[in-house]
Amino acid sequence: MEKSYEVTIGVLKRKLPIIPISSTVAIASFVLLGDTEMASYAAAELVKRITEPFDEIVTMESKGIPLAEEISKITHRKNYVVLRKSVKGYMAHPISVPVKSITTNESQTLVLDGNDVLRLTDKRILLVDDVISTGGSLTAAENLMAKVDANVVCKCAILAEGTAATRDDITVLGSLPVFSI
Ligand SMILES: O=P(O)(O)OC[C@H]1O[C@H](OP(=O)(O)OP(=O)(O)O)[C@H](O)[C@@H]1O
Ligand SMILES: Nc1ncnc2[nH]cnc12
Repeated sequence: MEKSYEVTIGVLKRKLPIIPISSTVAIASFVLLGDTEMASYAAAELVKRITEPFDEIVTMESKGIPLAEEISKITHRKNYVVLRKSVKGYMAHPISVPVKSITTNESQTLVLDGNDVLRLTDKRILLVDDVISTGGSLTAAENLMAKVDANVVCKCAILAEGTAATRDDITVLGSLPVFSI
């Protein structure tokens, strides 16, 4: 098997290392953290494609954060909400749901700080992540939004991976294969 995979996202190209994540499956590892150029370019391209009006931006720890930050700046928002992967002592009445992504063997938790609930209830939500693969992370975020009566109007990511590439309910800029070992 090749050791890397070149992905094209608009005018940008990235050479991604192919990393086994189980005995049978490998992914082309796309790490947005630290890639300022990609985060700002992808945010601008996604904003052009998002037609639904939204009130609040919500993302998931951790690799969705730089993208949400850029989308927030471009759309002149003062803030956005980050769903965390653990309960922190500074949270008030945290609300948790289970989450499992393609990169993680065990189930984790996705947590909404109770301090953020009032900002989300009855609002139109844009959900932001870097990659959507099995959809486990996105579904967990949607479950959290449902728990606080927030209305998800748009779901976006830079890349759809594997079977997510055929989804018609997400806005993305490109796709990634999943590799069989
Ligand atoms: O559609 P899924 O199968 O859920 O995969 C997508 C998720 O996987 C990655 O997060 P990861 O769990 O690796 O956590 P990280 O962002 O903290 O590295 C990515 O940032 C998405 O949130
Ligand atoms: N290809 C990928 N690279 C990094 N994180 C991911 N999460 C899901 N797919 C991923």
